[in-house]
Amino acid sequence: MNRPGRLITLDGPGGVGKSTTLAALAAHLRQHGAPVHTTAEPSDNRLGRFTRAHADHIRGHALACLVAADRYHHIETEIRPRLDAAQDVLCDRYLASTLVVQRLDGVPEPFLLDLNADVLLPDLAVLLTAAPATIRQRLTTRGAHHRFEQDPETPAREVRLYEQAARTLERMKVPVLVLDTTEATPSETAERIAEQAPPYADTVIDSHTRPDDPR
Ligand SMILES: Nc1ncnc2c1ncn2[C@@H]1O[C@H](COP(=O)(O)OP(=O)(O)O)[C@@H](O)[C@H]1O
Ligand SMILES: Cc1cn([C@H]2C[C@H](O)[C@@H](COP(=O)(O)OP(=O)(O)O)O2)c(=O)[nH]c1=O
Repeated sequence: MNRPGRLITLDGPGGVGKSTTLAALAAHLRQHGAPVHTTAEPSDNRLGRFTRAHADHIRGHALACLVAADRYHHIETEIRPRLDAAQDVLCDRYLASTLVVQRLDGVPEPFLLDLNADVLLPDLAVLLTAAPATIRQRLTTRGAHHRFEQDPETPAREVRLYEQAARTLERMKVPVLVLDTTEATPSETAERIAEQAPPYADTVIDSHTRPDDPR
């Protein structure tokens, strides 16, 4: 199915700068005339708000299922309608976050891929990274929002897991852009993303394609 809008997702370790960069990217694209809708996961509906509110004590497979259920509902009720209305959708956290955050909770990747097998794949999956010390510094300045941001060892583990997630997404034929933000301002990062974004979504990505899946 062709669709006119582009789904651009931003993922990366907690505190790396996703929300800040997404705001800069939305401003940049709007300045250049693109209709933009910004959103986030967990989404801003009842299921998403429940998931966000309880993610500190619902863990592992149960949290993975909640996040995936919210994602399917988010796609159906918000993302796909906006894409169909020719808007670019910028989403703060999406599939790559699942491939990292749920693994921090000990959930195996094959389970996560099965659970997310039918989600809409992004036209561009941006993975923001930075030196772990820089991420820790940004987190300290901003303050931790949830349990995954409280352990000082987590940024280094997340950086490594996002490198693995990049390879998984590439095997799924998702265009991936990894950007190191250690030395870049949010607006410089936003400009790089805008340069790399596909002109419009003119290719069909088979959302059933799985890494190493011979289908
Ligand atoms: N180069 C940078 N890019 C993005 N954010 C940065 C940068 N330098 C510092 N920050 C700061 O890092 C903090 C965390 O950013 P935030 O967007 O909340 O992260 P996330 O959404 O990834 O958790 C914010 O205080 C932000 O202003
Ligand atoms: C998108 C996503 C979020 N989450 C969880 C992690 C966090 O507990 C919560 C939201 O994280 P986050 O976006 O970092 O929160 P904030 O907007 O306050 O900075 O959702 C997952 O566990 N898996 C996912 O795939």
